[in-house]
Amino acid sequence: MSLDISDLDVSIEGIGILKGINLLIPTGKMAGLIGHNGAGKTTLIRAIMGLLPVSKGTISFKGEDITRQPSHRRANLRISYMPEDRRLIPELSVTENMLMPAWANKIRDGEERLKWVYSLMPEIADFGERKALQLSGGQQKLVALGRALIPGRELILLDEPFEGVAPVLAKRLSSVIADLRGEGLTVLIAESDDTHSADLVDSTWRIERGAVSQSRKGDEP
Ligand SMILES: Nc1ncnc2c1ncn2[C@@H]1O[C@H](COP(=O)(O)OP(=O)(O)OP(=O)(O)O)[C@@H](O)[C@H]1O
Repeated sequence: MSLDISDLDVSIEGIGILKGINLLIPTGKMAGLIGHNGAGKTTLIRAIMGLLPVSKGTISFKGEDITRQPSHRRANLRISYMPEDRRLIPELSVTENMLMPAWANKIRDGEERLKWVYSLMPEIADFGERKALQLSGGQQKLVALGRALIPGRELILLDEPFEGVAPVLAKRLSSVIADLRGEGLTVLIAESDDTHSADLVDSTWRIERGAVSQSRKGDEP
């Protein structure tokens, strides 16, 4: 298994948020993580990224226990995430924003990887020189996805990638994510419902009040 989460508990400021989470995503597969606002999706993604401490349980990636490894180790393991709020630097150009994780993590072939991302999403290359603040919210989501793909060559965690995106761009995002299937990437897509991810994913996991269960096709949302 690629991503293997076992009996995971996470607390924030002493309050238990995630309880006994078990979740498995095989290498090269896509999984949906579906839950209402406040269910714990972002908390789980942040825990996998090493941005929140784990109080119990383990997170393994490709057989390596990463539960207590520092967050920068995730970049070495080629794990990355796309935050819900995009977090682009408004004053920097799109290209500079895209290359930021390569600079921060000393990724040597960042420029090459950027070319690959631009071939996947040529529309970003078209506005590469523009400042991030000049883009629409949906365009910024595309850039945030592209930026996550620079270090994220093995596993990417997408936190509500379609949230607040106009239908045409949501469709485009969805087709870019579908194209990742051929790249051998393992992908987790968090959403409040499975409108956009249902056709993309190999498995669906429901999260409710910090607890996760696997749902089979046809289960009620
Ligand atoms: N910094 C924090 N301090 C206290 N409680 C927090 C903090 N961050 C999250 N929580 C709580 O943890 C729970 C899970 O939040 P989380 O953001 O993971 O949910 P979510 O499923 O991603 O929803 P959303 O889409 O609204 O972000 C919520 O009850 C939230 O109030």
